[in-house]
Amino acid sequence: MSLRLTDVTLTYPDGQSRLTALDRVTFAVPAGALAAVVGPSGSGKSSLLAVAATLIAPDSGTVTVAGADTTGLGRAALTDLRRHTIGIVFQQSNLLPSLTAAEQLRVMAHLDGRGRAGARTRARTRALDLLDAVGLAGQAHRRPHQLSGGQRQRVTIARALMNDPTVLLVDEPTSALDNDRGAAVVDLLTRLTHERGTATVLVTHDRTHLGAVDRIVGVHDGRLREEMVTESQ
Ligand SMILES: Nc1ncnc2c1ncn2[C@@H]1O[C@H](COP(=O)(O)OP(=O)(O)OP(=O)(O)O)[C@@H](O)[C@H]1O
Repeated sequence: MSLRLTDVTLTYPDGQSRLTALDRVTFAVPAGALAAVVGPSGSGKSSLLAVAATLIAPDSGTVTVAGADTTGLGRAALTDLRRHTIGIVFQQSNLLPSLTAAEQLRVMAHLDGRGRAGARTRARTRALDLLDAVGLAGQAHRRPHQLSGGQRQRVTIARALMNDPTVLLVDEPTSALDNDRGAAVVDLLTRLTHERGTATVLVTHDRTHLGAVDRIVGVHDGRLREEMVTESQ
C-alpha cells in the first residue's frame, strides 16, 4: 500500500478536555487508486489529510507513506519525505501571482534541489508535459490572473505531480468551480491517478462528481465507513 493509516486517533485541545477529530481510523490506498473521503463540515476530512500529509502527528496509531513508517521521524526527515513522495492540492490554488503556469511547476523542481543545467532542461520538459496532461498545453505562458478558476486548479494539480509523488492528497478541489468544471476536475484526477499510479485521496463534502472514482469512504465524527469500492480495488 502506498498510503496506510492504522488505528489513527487525533485529538485537539478543547477547553478543559480534548476533542476527538479522528477516532481509531484505519485506511489504506494502493498505487493507482483514487479514494474519495466524503463528509459534512467538521467531520474530520482536513484532519485526515493533514495526518496523511505528515503535517500533524496523530496521538496514537501509525501513518505509513510509500512503505516508510513516519512515526518518530524528525522534522527534517518528514520534510524530505513530503518533498519526494507526497503531492498536495490545496483548496485555494495558492499560485504565485507573478509566475507563468510553467514557472509555477518549475519552482517545485528547484525546491527539490534540481537546479543544475541538465536538470533544469528536464524540469522544463516535465513541466510542459504535465501542463499538456492537464489540458493546458497552450496556456504554459499565462500567469494566474490570465487563467480561469478551473484552469488555475489544473495548474495546481500539475504542480503537485511535478516531483512524481507516490501519494496525492487533494482538498475540496471542486468547491470554487461550477458543476461542469467540478466534474471535469474529478475526472482529470481519476485519469491521472490511473495513468501515473499515484495513491490519491480526495476529500470533499460534495458527492455530486464522484461517479468515476474507485472508492468512496464516508466520514462522520472522525470515524470512517466504507461506502463503495469498485472491483479493480
Ligand atoms: N486546530 C484545531 N483545534 C481544535 N479543534 C479543531 C482544530 N482543527 C479542527 N478542529 C475540530 O476537529 C473537528 C474536525 O475538523 P476538520 O477540520 O478535520 O473537519 P472537516 O471535515 O475538514 O471540516 P470542513 O469541511 O468544515 O473543513 C471539528 O470538530 C473541528 O472543530
